[in-house]
Amino acid sequence: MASWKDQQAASADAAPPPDFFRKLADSGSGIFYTYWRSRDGTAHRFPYVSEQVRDLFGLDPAELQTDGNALFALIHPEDAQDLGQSILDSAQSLNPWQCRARLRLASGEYAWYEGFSRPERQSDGSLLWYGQFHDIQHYKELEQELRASEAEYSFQAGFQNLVARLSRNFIQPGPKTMDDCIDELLNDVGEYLRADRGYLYAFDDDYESMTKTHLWCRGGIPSLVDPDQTIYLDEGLPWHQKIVWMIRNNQVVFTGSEVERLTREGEDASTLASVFNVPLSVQGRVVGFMGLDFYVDGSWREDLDDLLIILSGLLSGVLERHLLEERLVNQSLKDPLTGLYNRRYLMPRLNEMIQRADRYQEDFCLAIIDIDHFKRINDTLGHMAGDAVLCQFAEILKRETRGADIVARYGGEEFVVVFPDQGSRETALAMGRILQAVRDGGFSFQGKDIPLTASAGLAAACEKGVCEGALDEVLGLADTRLYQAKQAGRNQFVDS
Ligand SMILES: Nc1nc2c(ncn2[C@@H]2O[C@H](COP(=O)(O)OP(=O)(O)OP(=O)(O)O)[C@@H](O)[C@H]2O)c(=O)[nH]1
Repeated sequence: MASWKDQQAASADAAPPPDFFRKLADSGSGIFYTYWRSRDGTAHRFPYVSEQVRDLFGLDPAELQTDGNALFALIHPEDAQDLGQSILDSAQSLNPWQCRARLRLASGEYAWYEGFSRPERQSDGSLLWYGQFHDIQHYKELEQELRASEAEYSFQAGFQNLVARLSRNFIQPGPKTMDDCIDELLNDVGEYLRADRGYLYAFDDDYESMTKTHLWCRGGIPSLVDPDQTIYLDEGLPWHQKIVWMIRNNQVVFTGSEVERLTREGEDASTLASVFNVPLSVQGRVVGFMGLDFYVDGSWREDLDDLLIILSGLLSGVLERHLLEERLVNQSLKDPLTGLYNRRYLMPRLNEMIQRADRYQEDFCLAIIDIDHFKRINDTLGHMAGDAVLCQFAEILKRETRGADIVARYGGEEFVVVFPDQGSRETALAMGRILQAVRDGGFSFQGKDIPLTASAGLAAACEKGVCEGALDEVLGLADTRLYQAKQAGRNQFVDS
């Protein structure tokens, strides 16, 4: 007689009871189904679908047996077309069907599902698919996280590359000027951070005004319109208040659309969504700021503040070095009393110009100007008065000459003005104006008026022909004429 144990084993090996597969299908996590579609595709239903559709989607399997629409109505609108197409493809090719789509759960939320089934053509031409679909939301979330972290990694790596490239640019600018490098920085940073506009403003020493020095705009975005490029910081305006706060705290300022609309010169406030202002400081003092404008709200990254601090550190360092270099150059090439160029700057420039005159026939004129009876001022009013007069005289020379002219202090009370691309006639006119300005100069020291005149000798580079030692000859000629002007009674100039 068979033992109880043998009986158990025998019953387990026996053929499964009739509802075995139904029970199996209804207890798994996936949803098993058969899907029928009429030959002409106008009718469809689920002859069998496991019980889970009731809890998961709030659908009655019995209803789906007569009409499949209720299940199709749960497909996310963005996925419906692809899913429909995949069924048609499978129907035509009789290849297995596979698709991913979002389905609306009974809770109202959507979750990702993946389905897989095999089609079978029926004798009447209709089709029957056997398959299952299951929840892949978890994998989708992992996939999204992975994609996001890959995107983040590539953004960070790109940002590091950008900073490295910009730093290299500033360290080895090649033929580019500092301004070119800053323009490039605004363009690259604006593009990278998807800003619409980037700009730099520099403050005056008293923080009363700020001047726009550089501007980049994405295509189609209008420029910032500041009359004369300079804005006076009137604390009444919301944007200005923010700038003042930035100066005081040396921190990034963010202005979003949630605050009162920016009142900014030339700006259509309704289009601007957010603005970041990043202070630039040299030796601990805020000297200006970099601004980034975004036209679409929230189109910036959450950590933009931190990224901008890195860029401001880069720019601040560059500006600091540039100012230091400029100061060193000024110290070695400029006269400390008057701020004019000194001989060390003037002579090589004149040599270059003589060579260009030789090669390209670019003529130029120069004048040596000497204050008349300057010694008397020192002797009667003291050396300090003499210094003050020299400074006021230098101001007149700068004011009465063009930006392209070179104004230098040649010696004690002797000055040289070089007029590039200018003939003798225009130079004589210019010198007439300068000497008149000296006469009208209103020189004074400690409230005492000091009447002043000056004499000058003019010479043109082409007068002596351009040969070896021509510069000495041109200067010698101007000096001789200066002497002649002095001899003729001073307060005049002598030219060719
Ligand atoms: N205060 C002051 N005086 C200077 C400076 N450099 C040169 N001098 C003086 O400038 C005076 C030049 O005098 P002179 O060369 O005799 O010529 P002048 O008195 O201008 O007479 P003329 O040129 O003949 O009209 C000298 O007394 C110098 O000491 C300076 O930097 N400051």
